[in-house]
Amino acid sequence: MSNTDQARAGRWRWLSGGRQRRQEEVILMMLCALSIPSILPFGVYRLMQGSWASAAVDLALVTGMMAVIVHVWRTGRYQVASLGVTIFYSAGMLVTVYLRGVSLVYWVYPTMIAAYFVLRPVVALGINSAGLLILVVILVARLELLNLMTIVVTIALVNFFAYIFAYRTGLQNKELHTAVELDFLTGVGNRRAMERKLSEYAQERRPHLESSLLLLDLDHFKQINDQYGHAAGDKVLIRLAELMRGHTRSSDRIFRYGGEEFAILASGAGLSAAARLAEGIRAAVASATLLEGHPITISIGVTDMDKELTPAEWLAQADKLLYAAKQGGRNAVRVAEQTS
Ligand SMILES: Nc1nc2c(ncn2[C@@H]2O[C@H](COP(=O)(O)OP(=O)(O)OP(=O)(O)O)[C@@H](O)[C@H]2O)c(=O)[nH]1
Repeated sequence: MSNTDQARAGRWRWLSGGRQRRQEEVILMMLCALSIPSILPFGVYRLMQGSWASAAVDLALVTGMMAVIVHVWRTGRYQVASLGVTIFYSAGMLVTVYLRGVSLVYWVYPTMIAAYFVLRPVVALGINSAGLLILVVILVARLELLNLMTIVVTIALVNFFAYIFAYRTGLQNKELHTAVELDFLTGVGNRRAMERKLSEYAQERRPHLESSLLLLDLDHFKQINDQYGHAAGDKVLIRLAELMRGHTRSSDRIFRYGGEEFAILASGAGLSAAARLAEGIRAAVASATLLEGHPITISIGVTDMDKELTPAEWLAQADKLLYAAKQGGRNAVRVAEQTS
């Protein structure tokens, strides 16, 4: 991390409560925080006017938003809270229009757009469409047809545009994410992707899903570069990645961990299954022609991803075993001892 990044991280540390937060969490908390000063003055004003029902709706919304901020801040769970906030907010808005009349319909627009910030576009569209239907029921007896149609069409258009925008942004984010996490040479995941996947796995709560980590390293790769040139070395790396793809299941993940070092996260594979996988890949590399006229071998360290340990400890363990395989003469697999 650069000095500027570190300074920035330090400056915003108070906002994250000392831990790394997902973008969705921060957006939800910010939306709730923004809505409090937007609604509270109206609630207080209506309280002073004696409009008890309207004041109660406004103050309930403010209290709800505060509760969501505290909940998300403390637990980091935002998915159910995002849905809850959207439904609660939409209901509050509809009750306000019902109680105070059509002039309050302006609140519908920002409320509906906010839904696209915190929910999947299709979910936001579903909730907003239901809200629009209820709004029509509330207003149908109070407005002329032309006025009602104007409200319905403008709300529908705002939703349509917001949906397209959110959908397109989602697609772009996905493409960006894929590009950022891909190794440009071999097409497998890069080190950043590996670290994210390992930390996701560490947080995964399902205890029955045992998985293993394989670290693979080409033997004497420097010689290949020196003897045949860097381009030939690159071709070996590409062919090795293809070979690994052919030997793994679609649920397994392959990463390029360093220059000539790869990692495989074998999902659902215990130590013995992972050892068989490693041995299969080692033997396949030894018998394949990754480079014409030059036999190529790899060494592999295999460890299980014990939930008692951290991703850094899994990597250290696999690296130690890989080192042992190299020390033992290369073209070999070393597997961690079974603990249970
Ligand atoms: N062609 C190519 N070579 C790379 C790439 N990244 C790293 N290397 C080379 O990989 C080689 C790694 O060499 P070493 O770390 O000495 O390891 P080694 O020769 O494989 O020896 P052992 O691992 O001990 O068997 C170096 O020559 C690097 O230049 C790459 O993207 N393409």
